[in-house]
Amino acid sequence: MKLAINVDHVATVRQARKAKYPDPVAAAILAELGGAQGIVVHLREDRRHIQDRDVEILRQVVKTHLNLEMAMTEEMISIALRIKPDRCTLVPEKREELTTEGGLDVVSQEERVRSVVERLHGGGIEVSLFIDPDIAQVEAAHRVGSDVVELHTGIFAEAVDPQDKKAAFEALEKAARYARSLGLKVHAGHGLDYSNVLEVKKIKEIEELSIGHAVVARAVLVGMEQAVRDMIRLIEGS
Ligand SMILES: CC(=O)[C@@H](O)[C@H](O)COP(=O)(O)O
Ligand SMILES: NCC(=O)COP(=O)(O)O
Repeated sequence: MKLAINVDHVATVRQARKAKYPDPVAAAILAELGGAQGIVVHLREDRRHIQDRDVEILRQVVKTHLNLEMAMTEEMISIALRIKPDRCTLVPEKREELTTEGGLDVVSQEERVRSVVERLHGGGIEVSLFIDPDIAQVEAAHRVGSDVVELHTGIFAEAVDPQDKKAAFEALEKAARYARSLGLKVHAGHGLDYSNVLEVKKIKEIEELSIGHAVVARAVLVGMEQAVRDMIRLIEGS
């Protein structure tokens, strides 16, 4: 199972002060050095974290593969066709949400999704659809010609009640198996952390996980000691 790292929230820290650091590009390079097999960014319409400049530079420096998550807007399609990430993941987007709240509803807008998939394919870009683990959505993703489905693990990750957790896990398993049987590549992500990933990794059909927030949050802490030592060295040095 491959791991792709989403560096959105490195940019969240930068944008909190509209500063130049920390740079998600530097984080992506370090993530690759740490073994990440892909880099993910979500260029949101409101540009709350990742900026256009980040995607442009990432395109040049990422050595593994660059996955651009985006809404199906004309603006985003033209950015994708110009920058040409290795993969575009189409996601639903709401301005007021804290993070993505659910999968893309492919069933209700099949024609539109098909046309966006075709345009991105025309630019030589692999396409992934971020969908709920739902059989009807998997079928629709297959019908519109997607290469990959990324199964939304958020419901599973957030479930507290053991019965809900079990049901959410079974839905992921079933959707993953079905998608694989249709010839789709199966990825998964959202809300995965250092604990719940141990369950998700049991689903053998999943080829790649996208994890962001938990890894960036941990990096802030495990990297803190070194950051303070570096500052002390500067203060104490002559
Ligand atoms: C599609 C998905 O599950 C996430 O990558 C999400 O799009 C991340 O968005 P934020 O980083 O803004 O929470
Ligand atoms: N597509 C999921 C992703 O890129 C990362 O989601 P999260 O780990 O930040 O919740």
